[in-house]
Amino acid sequence: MDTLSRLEEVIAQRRAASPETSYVAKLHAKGLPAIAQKVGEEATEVVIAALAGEAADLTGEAADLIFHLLVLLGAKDIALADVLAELDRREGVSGIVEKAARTQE
Ligand SMILES: N=c1c2ncn([C@@H]3O[C@H](COP(=O)(O)OP(=O)(O)OP(=O)(O)O)[C@@H](O)[C@H]3O)c2ncn1[C@@H]1O[C@H](COP(=O)(O)O)[C@@H](O)[C@H]1O
Repeated sequence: MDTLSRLEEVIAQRRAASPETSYVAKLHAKGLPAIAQKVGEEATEVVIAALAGEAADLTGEAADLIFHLLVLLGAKDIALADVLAELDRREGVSGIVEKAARTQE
């Protein structure tokens, strides 16, 4: 199992934990708006790190963003597999467009 899938599973398990011992449970106890707001904050921190930080800052902020996005997806009952399938679908679409462009050359 890959890293993101493992993290998705851990997040799903930790939702039922005590908010006192689990950050995931603490976020869920605050509700969907707080989880969504957290994704927005982490995205802003990614932008700041990309424009004004070191590479290590961006790595850390990107990890925070991906983690919080997985928490948000879980809260909305959207599986990571669905997001990956959408990316695969787009790859397929862009492959078809590229192929069509090549045959017109
Ligand atoms: N990957 C992460 C992860 N990344 C970031 N964070 C937490 O996200 C928070 C973000 O930090 P911030 O400074 O932005 O926020 P904060 O001030 O600490 O908290 P709030 O403002 O949101 O209250 C920190 O508390 C980090 O510990 C994470 N917390 C948990 N995980 C994973 O989730 C698993 C389950 O965690 P628990 O639910 O705590 O058991 C862990 O085993 C990890 O694998």
